[in-house]
Amino acid sequence: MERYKIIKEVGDGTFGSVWQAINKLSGEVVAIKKMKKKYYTWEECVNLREVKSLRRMSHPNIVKLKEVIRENNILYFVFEYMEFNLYQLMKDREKLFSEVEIRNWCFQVFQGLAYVHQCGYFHRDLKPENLLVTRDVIKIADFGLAREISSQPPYTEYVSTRWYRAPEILLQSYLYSSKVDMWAMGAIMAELFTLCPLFPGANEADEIYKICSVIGTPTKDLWSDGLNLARAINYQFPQFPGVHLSTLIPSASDDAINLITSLCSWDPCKRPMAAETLRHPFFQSCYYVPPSLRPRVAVSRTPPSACLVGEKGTLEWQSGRRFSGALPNSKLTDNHSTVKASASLGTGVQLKLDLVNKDLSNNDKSLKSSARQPRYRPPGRKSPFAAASINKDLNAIGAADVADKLANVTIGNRRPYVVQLRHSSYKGWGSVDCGV
Ligand SMILES: Nc1ncnc2c1ncn2[C@@H]1O[C@H](COP(=O)(O)OP(=O)(O)OP(=O)(O)O)[C@@H](O)[C@H]1O
Repeated sequence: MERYKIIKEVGDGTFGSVWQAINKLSGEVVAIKKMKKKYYTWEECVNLREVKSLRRMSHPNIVKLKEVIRENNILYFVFEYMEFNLYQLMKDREKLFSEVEIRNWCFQVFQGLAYVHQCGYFHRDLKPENLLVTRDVIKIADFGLAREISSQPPYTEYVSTRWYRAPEILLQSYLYSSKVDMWAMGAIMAELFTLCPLFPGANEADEIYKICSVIGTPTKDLWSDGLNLARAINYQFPQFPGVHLSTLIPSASDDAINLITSLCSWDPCKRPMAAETLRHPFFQSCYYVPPSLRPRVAVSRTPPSACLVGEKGTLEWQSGRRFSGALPNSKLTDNHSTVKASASLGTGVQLKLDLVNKDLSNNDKSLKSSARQPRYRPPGRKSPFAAASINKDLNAIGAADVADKLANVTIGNRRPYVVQLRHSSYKGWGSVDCGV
């Protein structure tokens, strides 16, 4: 760690505190996440979700994990540095974002998300704090709860921050899918337009109540699985007709409303996949380049390699393991649909930032949001697990804290080790570098 000069703390999450730092040699500014839990062996570290998922992924809209350092049993993740998170940009803001800004951000996030899902993962904790922004670029961060789509349900851990938590998780489904990320994105998109959370539940029961009051009580036709889930836990939905989202999000265009409405569908099957959203009319002004028309670039067939570097030099990590050449899960099965993961899934999108039309200071649809309710953070916003203690009314199963799972440690050496993650570089918009 002596290679870095710590500047200031920039974040404090459930699992770690995040610090801005400078690499003394290169002068590069980085973000260092210092994990709260101690790690006594490398095995525990390399099995962490954040490491396992991020070392496989390289995309311009996913925050890059540069290296992993273990020193004195403390684990540090070194990330590329991003200036803000979306929550910081929204809070205390008086003027609404323009639709152009929102479109550009969302288009990028959906590209990153399509890539994540295509690589066989889902994030499970998308929220404004985990979307990091530097100028016009937005990246998905915090893969601490990411799961492999191929991993076998039941998923018993308690996931995602309440306001962005999909109804199937709230109703304790063990079989949720990557569509939970799509629900979260619907809620985040709406919040970007209004600067207010769409479903600010004070607890889990209130969360479902708020969802019903906005999108209406689910019927058998809308979501029969949901009615079964509710029955199984003896829960009765409050009765609401729902409102048209344009009344709650008056500054959004019809296309934006249409997209948010489909993302916030009760039934996960009815939510679009990330790759599909990129072809939604809302993103019409963003270029889509079909895979067949994209310039062909040599694509690495080996996974991003990683080394453990300690006092004794370099040690191959997972050495000799050739990448199969297939996506981690060439056939991805979620509980509702079977998704064939191929490069043509639709992540082949070229971003065109709408800079031509962009006028950050002039938002023709902007409303001075005087009617805006003061934003508030629910208890435990930081912690996706904290809410478990207050969901008695939903008779929830409680959290299997990830940290607890990692607590099975053995005392190891105290030498500093570094895992350097050499990502194979992203090969242009739309190409997938998961080994395809
Ligand atoms: N690469 C980065 N650049 C700048 N700031 C960052 C970076 N990564 C994280 N942060 C800041 O630190 C905060 C916490 O980071 P992160 O979400 O990774 O921690 P966590 O312990 O997993 O949090 P959570 O409670 O959401 O699970 C983020 O919301 C963000 O503001």
